[in-house]
Amino acid sequence: MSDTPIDLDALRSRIDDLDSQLLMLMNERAQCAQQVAQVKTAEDAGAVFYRPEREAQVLRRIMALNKGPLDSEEVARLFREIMSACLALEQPIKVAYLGPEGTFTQQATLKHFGESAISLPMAAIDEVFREVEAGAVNYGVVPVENSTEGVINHTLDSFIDSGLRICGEVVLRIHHHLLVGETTRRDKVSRIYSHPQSFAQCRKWLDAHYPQAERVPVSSNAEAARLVKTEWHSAAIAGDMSAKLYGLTRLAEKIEDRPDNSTRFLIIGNQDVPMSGDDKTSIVVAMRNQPGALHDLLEPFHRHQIDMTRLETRPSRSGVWNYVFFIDFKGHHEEPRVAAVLEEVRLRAAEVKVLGSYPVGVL
Ligand SMILES: C=C(O[C@@H]1C=C(C(=O)O)C=C[C@H]1O)C(=O)O
Repeated sequence: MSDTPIDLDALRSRIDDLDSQLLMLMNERAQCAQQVAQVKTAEDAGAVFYRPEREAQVLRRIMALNKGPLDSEEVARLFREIMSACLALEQPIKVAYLGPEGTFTQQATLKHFGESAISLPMAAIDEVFREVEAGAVNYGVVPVENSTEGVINHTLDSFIDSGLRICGEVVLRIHHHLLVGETTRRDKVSRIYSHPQSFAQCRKWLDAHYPQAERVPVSSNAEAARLVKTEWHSAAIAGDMSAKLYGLTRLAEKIEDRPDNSTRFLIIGNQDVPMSGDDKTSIVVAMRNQPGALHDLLEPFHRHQIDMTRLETRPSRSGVWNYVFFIDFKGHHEEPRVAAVLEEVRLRAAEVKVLGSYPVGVL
């Protein structure tokens, strides 16, 4: 500890100075982004201003530069909002997500696009796909897999018939709370509402703490929170956004069985995203039903030492082929090594569709 007394006024005046500089710099940055938009429009009248690969690079660079005391994730979150505001100056981005309001998918949408994006809740996963296909919105956000409960089949199946591309991914830590309203009798909770996925993620906790309570599955966590508001003997399992939206409080917090419980969401759009330097590719492959088909499909990945991050099998809906495989792997389809693997897979498969190459989720 230094002997010199801390001069509060001096510190505050220093903070005021720094804020003035930050303000000036942020506006200077916004002007640069506006100029970038002008260049893009001059090159192509229908240009897309939002560039997922560039945004990922900006955030990764800032995180690598950061020396603290602010946490790197926190710094990235602040820069995420600055970029979101800069982009909105030109053209606020419109994003459809699996609603209703207050769901984890909305939280993922805000985490990925920032608060300046216009986000629109949709009632079902197909509707998110349809809105993007129709051009009513620029992008869509849908959940694709949970670390505890596995894949969301509906999302995978939607890709089979859709021409949309995957433009990004976002991973969200999922914390569930047991929420109650102002009128709830906390010692008399006999019914619990939630989405089936959330019940599954909190099964052990519920068995231990509320073995007698009736578990009522509903269409979303937000819907569960809404129902609880008017029932004195009910509680909901949902996240912070739903709690805030319906003014509920936590009777128990972080009740998910696995502390690392997280959900991965995909950003869907019409864009072919260039390389960011740390990318993933998703493909869907139909194989003929013959012995060794899966081995034939995987062998080129192994030989070219491509890091496969996910493999899912779904029954084919066309009836012509028995299986389709969804494969995620590290790398971008423009990288020679990846292009070589894709070429080999095309020779062995009945059909291959590249769903997209996109930056590995930064935040
Ligand atoms: C400024 C650009 O356009 C948009 C805004 C960005 C930003 O504010 O840094 C980054 C990527 C784009 O979404 C750009 O492409 O560089």
